[in-house]
Amino acid sequence: MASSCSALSANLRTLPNPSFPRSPLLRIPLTPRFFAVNHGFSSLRLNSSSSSYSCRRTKASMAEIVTPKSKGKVVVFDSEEDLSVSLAEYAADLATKISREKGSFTVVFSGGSLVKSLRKLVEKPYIDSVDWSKWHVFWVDERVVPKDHPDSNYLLAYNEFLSKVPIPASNVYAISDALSAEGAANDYETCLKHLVKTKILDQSQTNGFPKFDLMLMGMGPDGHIASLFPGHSLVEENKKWVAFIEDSPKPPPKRISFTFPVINSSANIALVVAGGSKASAVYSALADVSNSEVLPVQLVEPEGELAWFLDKDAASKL
Ligand SMILES: O=C1O[C@H](COP(=O)(O)O)[C@@H](O)[C@H](O)[C@H]1O
Repeated sequence: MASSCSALSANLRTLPNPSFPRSPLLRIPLTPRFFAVNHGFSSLRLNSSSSSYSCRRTKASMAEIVTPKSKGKVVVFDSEEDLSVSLAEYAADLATKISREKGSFTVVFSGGSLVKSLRKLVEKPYIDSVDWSKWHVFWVDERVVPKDHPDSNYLLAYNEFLSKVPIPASNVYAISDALSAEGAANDYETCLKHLVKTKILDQSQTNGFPKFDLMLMGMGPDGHIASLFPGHSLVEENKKWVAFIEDSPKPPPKRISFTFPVINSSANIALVVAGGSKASAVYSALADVSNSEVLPVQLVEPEGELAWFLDKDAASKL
């Protein structure tokens, strides 16, 4: 198909073997709302006098928090470095399992800090063990700028990820930078429809929206995900697969975004959030409090599984 979302080049380069520094004991206060469960720890101690628990890591320091079911599995890491180690393992395992089952793996990237948190996935052992030929890569949102512009989500993913792994260029479905916002959104939707027809993309049996195997997403400090911002009408869009926005509160103003029905049809979503500036939005999303404004991140409820990867600063208000 002559869609502009078709193939963009990815060159094949590998990185040197990384070394993972050990991180110290993790301590997180316990609140009545949340409690920790043992999840791969070499030890877990409950300390009743200080109302806190501590745990030592096996691979990375982490604590799992139990929340109401729809909010997914929440794991808190001692550092963003530990988070990135675990995120790589999660994505590689899922990709391997799904590639074996279906012969392909459809994965969606956001822009922003998420992309840097994927850095361990393009290092050993995954650079060698993952079958990259099975990957089909998409974007949950894009800014209406040329592909070589510093604001381009494609450029970020290319520099940090795609240029380092042997994903076939024909499996990289970038959003067009040659069209208006509206034109690029329509073009990407046409591209996704074609890929559903040709069975590269699954379709939700429930609602007919495309069903991606994995969406890897960040969240902004205001609780936005993709280019779906608090209070913006795009959050309500329930017919289109891909929509456009020309008044984004975060620059640049013109963007293209998957809509919530597409996001929530996913088989798996990983929400990856690090840093204290995002602690309030994380609290709104995961604590059982009712606030007047529902943040976009609170509307993430996939058909499949939701996994939160938080560092301890992002989880500091829980
Ligand atoms: O503008 C955007 O922001 C969000 C969050 O970015 P972060 O740097 O705060 O993690 C990102 O997920 C989205 O793709 C991007 O277009």
